[in-house]
Amino acid sequence: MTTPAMSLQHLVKVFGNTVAVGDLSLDIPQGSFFGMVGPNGAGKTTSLSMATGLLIPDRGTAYVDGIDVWKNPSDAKQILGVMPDGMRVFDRMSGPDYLTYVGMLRGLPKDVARKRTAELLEVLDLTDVGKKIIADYSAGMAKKTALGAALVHGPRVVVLDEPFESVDPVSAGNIRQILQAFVNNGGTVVLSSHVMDTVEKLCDHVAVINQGHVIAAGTTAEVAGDMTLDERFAELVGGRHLEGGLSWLGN
Ligand SMILES: Nc1ncnc2c1ncn2[C@@H]1O[C@H](COP(=O)(O)OP(=O)(O)OP(=O)(O)O)[C@@H](O)[C@H]1O
Repeated sequence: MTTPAMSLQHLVKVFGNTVAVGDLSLDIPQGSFFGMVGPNGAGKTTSLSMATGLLIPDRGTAYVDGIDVWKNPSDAKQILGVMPDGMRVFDRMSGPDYLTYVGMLRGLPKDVARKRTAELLEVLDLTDVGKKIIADYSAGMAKKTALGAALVHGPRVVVLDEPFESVDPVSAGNIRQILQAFVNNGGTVVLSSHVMDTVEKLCDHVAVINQGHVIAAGTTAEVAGDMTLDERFAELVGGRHLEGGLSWLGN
């Protein structure tokens, strides 16, 4: 059997009294376009943070291409491109400087990092940002910059937390195309999203997370079965509460 692009084994994270992730195991096949879906607070961000070296697990292990993320973080980070939820650092830099800087941090020569930055800004429709610092970008511009930073060093596995949130439809289309091309070239994409329609159209594999556990995983067709993914998701996690409620709304 080929080594999974990413393997999460018995991950656990507890915050105070909250078990954010409880014994979560998941294999993500090489070359897959993998969607992680789950209701708010299900543990997606916490799992992906532990999987990518951003948050220390209380227990369990994460492997990327067979490399232990926590034992060999620098090797794992060469393979991984990560777009975390929210822009956490370096927002006093301009987007172009930031992308070049991240490329160099990941070992690219300056001229290569600059060339890739220019190409990424072009496809992400960010060529006219000038010297404006990232802190002054719109949410969508910052998200696209973060995506560029995840891709600039040419990773084999890209992990994206909510890549389409706050992004305009044209940019979302560009991002989808970039990610699809990446997968067509043999890369693996792991993304979390609340937009079931997007996940169903884009992802060939999906995992449904609820209360810190994987409750269904497989190909998107297997998980959805004879329903739409949205219907299957509602069946698995419940949570449609409107019947008879909020009758005052709009009256
Ligand atoms: N730093 C933290 N401190 C305390 N509790 C946290 C922290 N991070 C996450 N949690 C809790 O862990 C649980 C899982 O949160 P997480 O952000 O992983 O969920 P999620 O599936 O990504 O949710 P969403 O879809 O709303 O982004 C939630 O109950 C959340 O309140």
